[in-house]
Amino acid sequence: MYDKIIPPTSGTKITFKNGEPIVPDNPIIPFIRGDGTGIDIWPATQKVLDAAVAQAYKGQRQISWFKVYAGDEACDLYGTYQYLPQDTLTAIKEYGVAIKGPLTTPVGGGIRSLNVALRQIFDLYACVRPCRYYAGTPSPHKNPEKLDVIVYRENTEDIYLGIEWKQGSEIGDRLIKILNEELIPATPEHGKKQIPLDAGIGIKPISKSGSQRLVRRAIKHALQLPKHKQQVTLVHKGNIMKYTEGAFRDWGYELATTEFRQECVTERESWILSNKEKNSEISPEDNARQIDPGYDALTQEKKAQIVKEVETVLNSIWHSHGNGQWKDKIMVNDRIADSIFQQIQTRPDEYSILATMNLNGDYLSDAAAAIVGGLGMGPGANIGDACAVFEATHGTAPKHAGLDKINPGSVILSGVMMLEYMGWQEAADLVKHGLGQAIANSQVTYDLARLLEPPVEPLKCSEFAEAIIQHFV
Ligand SMILES: NC(=O)C1=CN([C@@H]2O[C@H](COP(=O)(O)OP(=O)(O)OC[C@H]3O[C@@H](n4cnc5c(N)ncnc54)[C@H](OP(=O)(O)O)[C@@H]3O)[C@@H](O)[C@H]2O)C=CC1
Ligand SMILES: O=C(O)CCC(=O)C(=O)O
Ligand SMILES: [Mg+2]
Repeated sequence: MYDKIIPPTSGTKITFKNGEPIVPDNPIIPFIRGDGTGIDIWPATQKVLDAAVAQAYKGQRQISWFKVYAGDEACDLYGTYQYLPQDTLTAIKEYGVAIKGPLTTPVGGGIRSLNVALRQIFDLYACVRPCRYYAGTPSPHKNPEKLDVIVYRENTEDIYLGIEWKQGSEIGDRLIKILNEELIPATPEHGKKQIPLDAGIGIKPISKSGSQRLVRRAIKHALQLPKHKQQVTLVHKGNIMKYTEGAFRDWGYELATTEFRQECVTERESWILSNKEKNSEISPEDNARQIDPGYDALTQEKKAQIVKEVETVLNSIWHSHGNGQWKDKIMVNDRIADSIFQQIQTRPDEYSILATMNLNGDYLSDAAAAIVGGLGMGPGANIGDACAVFEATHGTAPKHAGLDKINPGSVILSGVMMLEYMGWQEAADLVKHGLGQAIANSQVTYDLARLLEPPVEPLKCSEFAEAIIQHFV
């Protein structure tokens, strides 16, 4: 079955039923060490996770790690350009749950991202990146503890599908010609627009099915959160990209108000309902005027549309959502992407789950991690219906590689997400507690040490892992 790797002799595999993992007490879990700082981070992570499982379950449970290869390490073992060997894909498919360090992607040319490839190959459509604050972590923000968000990033499509043509390539030039001469002129709304002849071209597909399965997972997650965090914000740039990002928003609302009708209320619905609650005699026109500030300047047609929206909401959900019942539902709202970048800084406590497309989610997860302490504190998971691969938000940080210096916190916390996904909550809690205590005691790596006031002597990557373990109890 495998060419160059051998699975552990003890342990069994995790299986899946209805998208949920069924986890034995001794699961085999493949891991990819990763390029660059992976060499420092992975051993630290493995040590912490093993110690937590040992302490939590006293030998009743343990992970059998299965080393698999990707990136530079894979080329060393399998040969030139063998960045993602079949052995690795077979192992992840077979064992279902894996964890990885970061992998290098060259800019401009060369191989396409191995990280993205893994997400696409295993259809890991939800990239889940929680950003929460651990007390004592230095932050550029005055109240970083107010940020507690989970980025839910669509992980398989958008421009990350990687369908693009280089400037001057034969197919790229043909495509531009067809677009300029046939398809754009045939679309009246595009007027006389033309694509520059010296352009590179990329394709941005956003599908209804892809958008809705991501939003579905985000809403199901919101249902598990404490009441005050039960909110899903659809983040998009739909004012500019109407049929891709705008459609994502519309499909998200459609899903929330059909599949989750009893559980969800949209922000606009909540305004309509609360206007009626404040004044039971309010006319649909006045209600429309209050939810749309520019109402009086609108065309008759647009006004009629909003009045109809008000009437439809009141007729269809007043009985189930009115009289304040909507306050117990999941709030689904939307924000334009550029705005949400300032909102998470100025009004962080107003947000919970941020569901968005691939590129927005990539940017947003680094930005949110910065608020709670930087990329050393940004865990993540790539989740599908029959597989999950856990990995940090950050990359290989090559300048720090091999120095036993980098913060392993993000991969360790990705391991915590993995333990929680497996239902091993006791072990996950030990790690979170240990990490929180280490930070609270200013036992931190260089990235956090330099921001503390006064600065403290940094721990090495491996020493930070030790400190976490010492703080388990
Ligand atoms: N999922 C993945 O595997 C990902 C891979 N990549 C790839 O990684 C490579 C390098 O990307 P780059 O843009 O430099 O981004 P990186 O995230 O690798 O690093 C950028 C900077 O972020 C800080 N940082 C990163 N990781 C940590 C950590 N664990 N602890 C503390 N600080 C950290 C460091 O800042 P400072 O030096 O200021 O301390 C580092 O120089 C690229 O090839 C990229 O494609 C990128 C993102 C994700
Ligand atoms: O794959 C890469 O090299 C970068 C991916 C990335 O930045 C991310 O997934 O956050
Ligand atoms: Mg990124």
